[in-house]
Amino acid sequence: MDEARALLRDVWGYDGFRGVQEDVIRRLVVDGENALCLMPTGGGKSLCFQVPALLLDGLTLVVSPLIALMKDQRDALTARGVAAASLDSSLSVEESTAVRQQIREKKLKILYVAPERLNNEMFVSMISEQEIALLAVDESHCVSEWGPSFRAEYLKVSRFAKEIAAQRVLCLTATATPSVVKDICDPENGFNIELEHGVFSTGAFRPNLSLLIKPCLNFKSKVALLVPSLKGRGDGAAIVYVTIQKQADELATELTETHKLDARSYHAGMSADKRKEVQEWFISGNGIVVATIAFGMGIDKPNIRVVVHFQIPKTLENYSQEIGRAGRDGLPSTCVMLPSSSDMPILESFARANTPSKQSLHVWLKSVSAAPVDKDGTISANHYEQSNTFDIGRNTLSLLFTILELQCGLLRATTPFYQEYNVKPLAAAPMAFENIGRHDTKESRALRSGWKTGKTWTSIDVIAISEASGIDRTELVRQISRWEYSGWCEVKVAGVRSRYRVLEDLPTAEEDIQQLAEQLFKQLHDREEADVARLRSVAEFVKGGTCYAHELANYFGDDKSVPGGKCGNCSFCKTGLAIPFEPKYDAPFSDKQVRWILAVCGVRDDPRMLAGLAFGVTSPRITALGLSKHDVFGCCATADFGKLLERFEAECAECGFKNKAVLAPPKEVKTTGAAAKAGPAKSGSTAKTPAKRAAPAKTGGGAAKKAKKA
Ligand SMILES: Nc1ncnc2c1ncn2[C@@H]1O[C@H](COP(=O)(O)OP(=O)(O)OP(=O)(O)O)[C@@H](O)[C@H]1O
Repeated sequence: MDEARALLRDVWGYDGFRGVQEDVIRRLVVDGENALCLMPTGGGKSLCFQVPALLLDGLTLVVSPLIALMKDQRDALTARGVAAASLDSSLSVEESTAVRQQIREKKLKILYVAPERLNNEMFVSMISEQEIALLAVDESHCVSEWGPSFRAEYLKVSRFAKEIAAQRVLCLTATATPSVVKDICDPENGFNIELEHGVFSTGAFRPNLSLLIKPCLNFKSKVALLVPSLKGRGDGAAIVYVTIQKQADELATELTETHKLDARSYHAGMSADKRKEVQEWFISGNGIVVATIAFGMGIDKPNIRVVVHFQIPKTLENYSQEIGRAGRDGLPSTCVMLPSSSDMPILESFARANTPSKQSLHVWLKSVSAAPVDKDGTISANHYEQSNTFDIGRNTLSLLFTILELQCGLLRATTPFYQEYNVKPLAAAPMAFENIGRHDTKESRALRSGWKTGKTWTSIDVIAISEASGIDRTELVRQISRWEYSGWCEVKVAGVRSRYRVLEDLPTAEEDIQQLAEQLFKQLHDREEADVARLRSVAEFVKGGTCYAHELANYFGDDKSVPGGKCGNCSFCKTGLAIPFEPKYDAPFSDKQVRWILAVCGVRDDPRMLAGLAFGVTSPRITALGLSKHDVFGCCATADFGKLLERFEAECAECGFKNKAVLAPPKEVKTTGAAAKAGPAKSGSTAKTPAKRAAPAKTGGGAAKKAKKA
């Protein structure tokens, strides 16, 4: 530990360890045991693996979910003279070759990778030959299947730890409830961490944050409360979290133009360059960012004075993580939540969007079972295409393949590959294609005979050419790489295909497929209900009746860190008043609305899709039919989803689950024509478009509109 302290001083320039840093490092380095480190955002988790990495012989591998985060940490370490690198998709071929060389020559101390990298066979075999002194798993709560931030790829990290014989493991997280801690520490499916001696927590309470919750009726009243909070923030920055991208843009404009505040928006719909620009602007100044939850992870800014939740957050885990970005310098900071009951439907629709219908699951499974097995014993799938074909979201597809892998033992993910290669002769090598022409191997000939020349780029479908020529796909790809290395052409890849080694025959009998589909559906449905329950528990939290800081710490299993259970700083401690917050989850929907939906959409083979359409749940099929922009989308947003489902099941059964001829509606419903005839009675309203006139009143108020924009 003396060496650890010396390193802390010499490499980082810090006088002493913070919180549980020292205990965690001792556990790893002195005891040689696994550990879990629970520290709030900004608590100083990174040092818990960075210091041991320098003390231990061998390589420390860090699994981290975000490329930007990896890069920041890697750059900060190399600036301090630490041999650190990352392997991620943003590196060029030369850069990643150089990193692999450093690994083989044992020149690196710390390597950052994303969990998806662990599916890459070449990477796994290279790492298996190294001495892995420590495997650090950042954001390790993603491993818990019942946690709100679950990521399918994380489930494989613990298996990987065993396979590469990592000498010790450190899991890190800022937000884990007691049940998530149990999942992380599980000896079988988790990381085998002793609950009694291996878990280190600094407590979830941040005394410098004052949690204020003020219910609002509408957008206008939210802005009226928001503006003074932002204006009064003093010498520091602010983040305003909103649920949907469009609102981030609109609110940032309103704050700038109407209220003369220095605000910019940030969300995943913006280009990577634009996002980088906004992030750098935020870090270097004291501005306001209006953002979706895409913003904030890994931002190490000490003086964020105000964090606002313009809508109710979707989980208490999100809330805790997002408010945790305020006051990292320990100075008093304010966290304001402006909930209104109309915030709820859209969040529930997000939770419902991850479960496909049973029918979708069934046909997807059938296609996986029927997929042709390559010579090397693998099947492959383009998740993007499958998502559209089978109406299953891409995250859900990843989860389904992971269940087939980890729970059913049928498949094992292996190195993905690209289906399409695009080559362009390099300007510096004008004779490029002549060179390629002269490069006469059987692979070259096959590629030349099958490629499709375009104006600038020539596209090569390696799967089609492999099938036509009988030459192995990997040999064809190797040939393209040789052209690239010779400097003759630039290469761009597209159409990533996930690849799975078939371990056991997939079910082919109808009843076996049916049974597996039912099992998968149940699992996804249970997750959905858990997500909805979590959302409703945020609504319960909002109502208050006790100290908010205590209640939040309690949720994370820490009932001691708020002295006397009263922080003295939150809106409940200050007023002693509970909040009358009663969102509606079971508003009635009318026959007219149901008939309207059925008139607009001819789908009858999928009641869940129709219920989703009524509730405002997006899906690839709804988008493809142009329905997510239609007025029916979300017209029953405050109804009970289960009751909608029951109703549409009955409607579909009546039609024998056979689709009507009209599957896609026109973008605007005309008042003449089938849809309008079957639709609700026209009112004499002065609405501008026929579509508006045809629409019955929405039970969801503004929520459906918002959902459309999500
Ligand atoms: N012992 C220490 N002494 C002084 N500063 C420290 C110490 N440990 C960490 N820090 C600083 O605290 C800040 C937060 O640390 P770090 O980024 O590791 O937190 P984190 O827990 O990983 O946060 P996040 O959850 O946001 O990733 C950094 O600027 C770091 O350099």
